[in-house]
Amino acid sequence: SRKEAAQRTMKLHPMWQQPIAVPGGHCQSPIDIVVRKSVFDSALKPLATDYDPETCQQIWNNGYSFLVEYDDSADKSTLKGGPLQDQFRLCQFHFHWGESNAWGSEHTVDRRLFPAELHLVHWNSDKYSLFEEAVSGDNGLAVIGVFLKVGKRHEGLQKLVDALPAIRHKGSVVEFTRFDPACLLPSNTEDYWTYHGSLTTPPLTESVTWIVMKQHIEVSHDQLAVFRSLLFTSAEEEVQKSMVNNFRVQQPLCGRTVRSSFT
Ligand SMILES: CCCSc1c(F)c(F)c(S(=O)(=O)NC)c(F)c1F
Ligand SMILES: [Zn+2]
Repeated sequence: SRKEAAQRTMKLHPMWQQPIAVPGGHCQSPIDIVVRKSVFDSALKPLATDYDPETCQQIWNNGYSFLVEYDDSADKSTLKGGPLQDQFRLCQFHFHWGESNAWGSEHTVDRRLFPAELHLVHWNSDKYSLFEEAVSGDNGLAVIGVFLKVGKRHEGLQKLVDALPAIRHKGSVVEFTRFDPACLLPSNTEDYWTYHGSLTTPPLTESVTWIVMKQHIEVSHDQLAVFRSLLFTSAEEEVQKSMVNNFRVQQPLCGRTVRSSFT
């Protein structure tokens, strides 16, 4: 019921330390993807990403995660295809991770947890003129989720890992250029699940077409350890808190259908 949904969302979450009142949303994220309940849709196309590394601008610690931000003032780094009818512009990507390799992802597949999850955030530039408008608009955002597994070192990720010590504290930002986010996508961009959901951090708006890739990418234990060396807190705060477990608790499906692009 709406009351139960509101109560579920009102409980304290380690990451936000205060109750978050969300209008009893019925399309909240993240969720557990139950593979046998997903519905194959043959109309779902492969993802068509066209990212320009020259639009990469900066990397910063926003106190929830670290964001790599792109210049989205023109259609230079775009996402089309997949479940999408419109063209979407890449505005940033970030990650969610745990304090241990046993958990950290926001979505799960048949309850399987991954140590981390990458989110590439895009907004609908056919319908809106600014990210800020699209965040709370209908069909406003498209987020690609990619699971991370601990294994071999990810060569493309290392440039980003090397920049993290410079943004240890909340609010710090450094220039970060010429990074091609396509290197973080799995080789198979045909197989994914898609459903209608929300941001997993405030404002939790239900404007997101989620595209969760079936194939994960591999990063090394040491690369993930550098993620955990970041801090939730700013340099001025007395008590420093490690930036770990920055994922939201899973939300009820409320009758939504998760579609798959593969059988
Ligand atoms: C107004 C939000 C600032 S940008 C942002 C973000 F920082 C973030 F963390 C997530 S998320 O919900 O955590 N992951 C999909 C988003 F969706 C975002 F759009
Ligand atoms: Zn995210």
